[in-house]
Amino acid sequence: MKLLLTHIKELLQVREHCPEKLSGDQMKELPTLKNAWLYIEQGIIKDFGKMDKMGPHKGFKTLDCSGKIVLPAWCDSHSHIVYAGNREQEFVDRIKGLSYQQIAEKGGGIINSAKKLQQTSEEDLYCQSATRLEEVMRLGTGAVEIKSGYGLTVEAELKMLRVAKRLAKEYPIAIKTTFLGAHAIPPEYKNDKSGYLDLICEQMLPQVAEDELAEYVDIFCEEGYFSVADMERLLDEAKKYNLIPKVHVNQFNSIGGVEAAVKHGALSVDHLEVMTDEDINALQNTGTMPVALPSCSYFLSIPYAPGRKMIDAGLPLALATDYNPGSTPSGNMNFVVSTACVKMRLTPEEAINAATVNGAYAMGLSHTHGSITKGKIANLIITKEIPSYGYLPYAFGSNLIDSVIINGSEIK
Ligand SMILES: N=CN[C@@H](CCC(=O)O)C(=O)O
Ligand SMILES: [Zn+2]
Repeated sequence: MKLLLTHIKELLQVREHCPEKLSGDQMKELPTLKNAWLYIEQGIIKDFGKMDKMGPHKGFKTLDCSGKIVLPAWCDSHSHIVYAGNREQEFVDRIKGLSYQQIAEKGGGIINSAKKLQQTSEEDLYCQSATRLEEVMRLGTGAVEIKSGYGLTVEAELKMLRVAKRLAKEYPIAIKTTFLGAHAIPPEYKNDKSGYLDLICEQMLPQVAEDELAEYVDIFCEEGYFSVADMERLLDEAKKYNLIPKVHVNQFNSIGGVEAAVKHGALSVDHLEVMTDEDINALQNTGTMPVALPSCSYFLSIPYAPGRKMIDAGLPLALATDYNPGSTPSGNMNFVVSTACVKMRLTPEEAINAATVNGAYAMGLSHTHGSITKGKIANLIITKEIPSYGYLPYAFGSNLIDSVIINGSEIK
């Protein structure tokens, strides 16, 4: 299949050689080509250039992109798309005054989702999750990481990961899977957290590895959930199976999780709503990508990760959705990009870099995704006719996407 996009008003994130990640001042630069063409063959970006230098392309399917902006599809490096049912009652409880933590203490929260998921058949779970995946693809996401963590039993955790793997097989979008058995302490282990960690380390991890269900390992390192010591134990064990850490840290409290994650070679540390100067320092000159989840802050009315401060300190930053039934029932990366500008004071250039190049890095997809580079997968967003790329985060409530191309084909 050969596809030629012509008369593109502006082609964004054009990089001959794309750095694997962008840090500090590098994030200010968003390289673009105006009045451009782009040629796709067999799902790969083959070539691109300015319209005045376009050679003959006879016999190609052509899409006229006059007035439209084209950019790499979003890379959403943190999601919990595989879940069962919803938690709108907890949303109402929060409106009435209960906090996210108080709801969790009453047996709601993650435990509530785990109960639902355990009672849901694998087929039903697949169908519910597929609907969400199709939705986010239409919203411009071309690569997504999916976590387990709503199973909390050996069987239910494996079921979640099998569903994520099946999604990866059935859909053209790139999917990376993460084992998050240490998401919450199940009620059966209420007074025996170390017993639950034994179960994770002795039964879940070996099975996840044997069935090749995940590449990454995650833990919710937070007061009331898992401590830094728990995290160190899990990550040490996971290393034996070559699972790379991508961890939930600093959502409500800074308890030393960032430094410990960096020490264990984490690919990313995610949430970061509460960051001390020590946490920021711990990330300097490391391979660990800080990932902010602004729609979680929006939905829970909690602080936003100090993205401006982190970038000004020279760090890289990625943006992701955190799509899940409790803290972020939205997988809309367009909203994430806009909210990062509005609430975290990222410029449009920084936010787009964070949601493409750096998002790809945070799920190990730097070489294939996140930029308009020859040889990368042709995952693209074609916008409606808009005045400039700054209009994308500006007009935050409008659907500005005309079409989405994944692996070189337009998705419906
Ligand atoms: N904070 C931990 N885990 C999820 C939310 C889980 C839930 O409330 O269901 C998150 O990343 O926000
Ligand atoms: Zn999460």
